[in-house]
Amino acid sequence: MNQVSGKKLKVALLGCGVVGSQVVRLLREQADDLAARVGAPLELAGVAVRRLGRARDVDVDPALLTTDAEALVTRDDVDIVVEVIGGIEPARSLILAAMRSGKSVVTANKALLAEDGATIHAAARDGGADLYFEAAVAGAIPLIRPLRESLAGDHVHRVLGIVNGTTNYILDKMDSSGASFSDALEEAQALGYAEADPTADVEGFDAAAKAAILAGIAFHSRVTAADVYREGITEITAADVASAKAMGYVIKLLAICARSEDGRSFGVRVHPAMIPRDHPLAGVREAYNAVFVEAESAGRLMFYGAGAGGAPTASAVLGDIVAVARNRVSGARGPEESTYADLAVHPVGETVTRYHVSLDVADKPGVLARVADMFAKQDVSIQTVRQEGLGADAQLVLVTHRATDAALSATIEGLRELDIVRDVVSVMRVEGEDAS
Ligand SMILES: NC(=O)c1ccc[n+]([C@@H]2O[C@H](COP(=O)([O-])OP(=O)(O)OC[C@H]3O[C@@H](n4cnc5c(N)ncnc54)[C@H](O)[C@@H]3O)[C@@H](O)[C@H]2O)c1
Ligand SMILES: N[C@@H](CCO)C(=O)O
Ligand code: NA
Repeated sequence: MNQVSGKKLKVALLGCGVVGSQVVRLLREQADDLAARVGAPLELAGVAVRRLGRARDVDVDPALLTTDAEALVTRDDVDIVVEVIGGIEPARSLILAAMRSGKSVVTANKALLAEDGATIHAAARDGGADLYFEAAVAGAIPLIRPLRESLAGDHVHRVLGIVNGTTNYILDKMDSSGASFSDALEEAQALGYAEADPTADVEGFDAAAKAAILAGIAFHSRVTAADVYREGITEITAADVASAKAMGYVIKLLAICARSEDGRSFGVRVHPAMIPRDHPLAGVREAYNAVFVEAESAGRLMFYGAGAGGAPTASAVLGDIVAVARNRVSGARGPEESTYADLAVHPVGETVTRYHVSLDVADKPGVLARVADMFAKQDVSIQTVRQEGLGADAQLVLVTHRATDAALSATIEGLRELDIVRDVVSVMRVEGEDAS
């Protein structure tokens, strides 16, 4: 039996929305187990909310509610501050105030960490405070702690995966039912996956923030959201999905953090990509997330599970609360930010991958040769070509071997200038085959 002999540790919760309300529930329902695991009881010291009288998903003792988050985070009796408000301000100021007063901080805030992680990590170091953020990337899936701790002795080459549940749900619907992007988005909104303003998800901002956080940890370098090349899924049509299907691919929004071949830099990108239907990521359906980590000694690891939702995300938050609480009981500290490698982020033009290119062309002799010539001029090698349709409706669909983004872009520019190419219908990266 563990001893619950330590003095009570007090937790201040900032925000009582989808995630916060589940944190309150779990702290209450699992109080005895948590106390045994930590070695000291955890007690809610207060819950900062925007409005006091609102109906919530969980019953909270009204005496704990406050609209003065600033006073709560600096209260002498508070040991741990949990930030689940989201956004940049006031979350940043509240976290900084908490750290300056020596509190340990747990946050789920990917937007803040990706925009200004440097300030938050520096404050943690200066304040001698713990900063844990497992819930910020891929919700319930343990990914931050494995990267920061379990893989701290290895050399990570690549992190690749699906880190946004809403867009995976939309793309999965488009693939399974042939739905248009807007119909699939409406369904995602009706089910509560996508928010009323779905921009952060569908334009890839949410995934880009997560990619920045993952790359920073994996490559021991500082990465912000601005370093991430980003494309969303709003331009993907039912025809793109059907064309991918016809060639044995499925379209997924991927986050890819990869070292360059010489290991001196790395790229971070978020964009839709085609992957073979027998690739493990192709089987990630609905709003699930899955991430591969490829490391020198460990080889290929796969992390899979619920990347969003109140209870799954609160599970990650609770795990962090237990970790920082244990540290306080034992007088230990969690890992600090690690940016010693200071590698550069290379521009997307240096990315090497394969491409699926769909062209609307005149169906007449010599067209294929002229198109192939344009690829050859930029040293982009073609792997497969097929023609869809005939006459005025003819489309040429090409898949390339590995080439740089810069060479592919130059090829596309050249193709647009050919009189026989009526339209470049779509260009999409192909991942998950060979070493791509
Ligand atoms: N919902 C998810 O599935 C999920 C998954 C992973 C990470 N996250 C992250 O968790 C955080 C919270 O997300 P959520 O889905 O619970 O959002 P939410 O909008 O449901 O909850 C945020 C709550 O904070 C409150 N709030 C806003 N300003 C406040 C202030 N100044 N003081 C006190 N409370 C204030 C809001 O009224 C709201 O109730 C975000 O950073 C989000 O990115 C959410
Ligand atoms: N909106 C995110 C959940 C929070 O990270 C998603 O759809 O995955
Ligand atoms: Na996580």
